[in-house]
Amino acid sequence: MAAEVDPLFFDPLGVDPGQARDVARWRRAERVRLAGLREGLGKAGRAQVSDRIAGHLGRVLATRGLRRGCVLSGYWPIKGEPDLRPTLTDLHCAGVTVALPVVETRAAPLVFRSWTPETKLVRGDWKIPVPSPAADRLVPDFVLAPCLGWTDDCYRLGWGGGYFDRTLAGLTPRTIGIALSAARLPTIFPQPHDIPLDLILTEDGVATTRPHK
Ligand SMILES: Nc1nc2c(c(=O)[nH]1)N(C=O)[C@@H](CNc1ccc(C(=O)N[C@@H](CCC(=O)O)C(=O)O)cc1)CN2
Ligand SMILES: Nc1ncnc2c1ncn2[C@@H]1O[C@H](COP(=O)(O)OP(=O)(O)OP(=O)(O)O)[C@@H](O)[C@H]1O
Repeated sequence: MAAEVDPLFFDPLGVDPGQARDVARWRRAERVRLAGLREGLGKAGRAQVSDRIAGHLGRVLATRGLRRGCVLSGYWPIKGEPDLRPTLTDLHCAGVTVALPVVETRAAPLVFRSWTPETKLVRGDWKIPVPSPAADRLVPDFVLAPCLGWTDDCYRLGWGGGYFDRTLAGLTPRTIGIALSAARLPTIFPQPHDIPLDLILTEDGVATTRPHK
């Protein structure tokens, strides 16, 4: 829609359009900087970060009520995001129903589809590997959201599609942001559409949380 035609478009909803435009521009620059920061770690550095996050994740999920039969959405890593695929396999083997997010309609909420280690993935929007439309559609109880940047009040800076915000406007799973410790930002200049996550997990452990809903 309008946001797709012009990435700087922002429905004011009482927000000063000039200010919203400045925020969008600032976020674009921060995305480039933060992606560069992650790139700079190199393959080995990123693998170490992934392992450390994976090391914390099981305990964090268990503490927050994840059990057999729950539906958890992970993500298929792109562009240097922490790779938690081994954890997704472990969770599947432990009886958790694992899903992956899919952009089935641009500028709409994400759809979640079932994933197992046997699932053949197809190339989705932005070339992200996703389960095919034949895979079961699920409603997640837990969502892992990869973050380019994060704040102490649990806001997330993502790739700029607004997909998680649109999705979380209609669903209320427990949400765990997955991020590099060094990607902490003083603020993302929250806009009316931004929805904070429940918790941010980095290679150093739980960085910050919001009170339970
Ligand atoms: N691994 C992974 N999977 C994921 C996400 C993610 O962040 N990581 N997503 C998390 O949401 C969703 C996909 N997110 C997307 C975010 C942006 C664009 C995109 O087209 N970006 C445009 C710029 C958009 C803009 O600035 O308005 C581009 O870069 O050309 C596509 C998909 C679902 N799957
Ligand atoms: N609930 C919503 N309804 C309509 N538009 C939305 C909604 N949430 C976000 N958007 C639009 O999406 C665009 C990008 O939002 P934002 O900068 O927060 O992306 P992001 O959270 O970094 O991206 P992503 O979640 O895809 O990684 C904004 O222009 C915003 O207007």
